[in-house]
Amino acid sequence: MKAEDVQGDLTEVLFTREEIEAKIAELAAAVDADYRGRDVLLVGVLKGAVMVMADLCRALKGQYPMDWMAVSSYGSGTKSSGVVRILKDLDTDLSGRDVLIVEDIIDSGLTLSWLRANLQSRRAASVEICALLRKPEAAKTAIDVRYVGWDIPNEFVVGYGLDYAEKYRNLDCIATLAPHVYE
Ligand SMILES: O=P(O)(O)OC[C@H]1O[C@H](OP(=O)(O)OP(=O)(O)O)[C@H](O)[C@@H]1O
Ligand SMILES: Nc1nc2[nH]cnc2c(=O)[nH]1
Repeated sequence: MKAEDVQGDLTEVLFTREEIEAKIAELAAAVDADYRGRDVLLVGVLKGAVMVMADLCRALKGQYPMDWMAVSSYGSGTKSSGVVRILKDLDTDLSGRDVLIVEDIIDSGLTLSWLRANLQSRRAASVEICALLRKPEAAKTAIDVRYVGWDIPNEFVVGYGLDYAEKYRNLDCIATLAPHVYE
């Protein structure tokens, strides 16, 4: 789906499909430079990170096994509840493994700070984070993020995996959602 297919619902396209592709290539090059040749497990966070994971892992040059977790703190709205629930756990034993969490967005930071602590408690050798988007003004907790695509303003965004009430995930760009859609 393209922006013109849902034009009235969007305020502004922040990043086009081409800009996202270029940014993913940059992130993949940085990850490869740090990790290539090591046995690193990519952990994708469902559902939002599906597009980032799909494109990032294909842009990487090394072998990177992957696994998935589903966690949720947002319910169906635009505000984090702060309570993180595991909806689907990993199949992989993390003890002694280097782990790279792949995420679409860091907003309050509550999901990732909880998730990193959770994975570290499974005795992973290291747990780093790669997130395509981050909202510095929305941070409720400080997180050390190794790879970030873009810092964005504190507005609700959709597309490229990011949803509002399960809609817009299949939009090929990233855009701000018009307030009339969710107010
Ligand atoms: O930094 P935070 O404020 O915690 O927000 C970030 C989280 O919110 C989104 O997931 P969501 O709970 O909406 O689930 P989804 O990935 O299935 O869309 C996103 O994918 C992150 O996991
Ligand atoms: N779709 C979407 N999900 C989020 N989860 C946390 N922040 C956001 C956001 O801006 N958009």
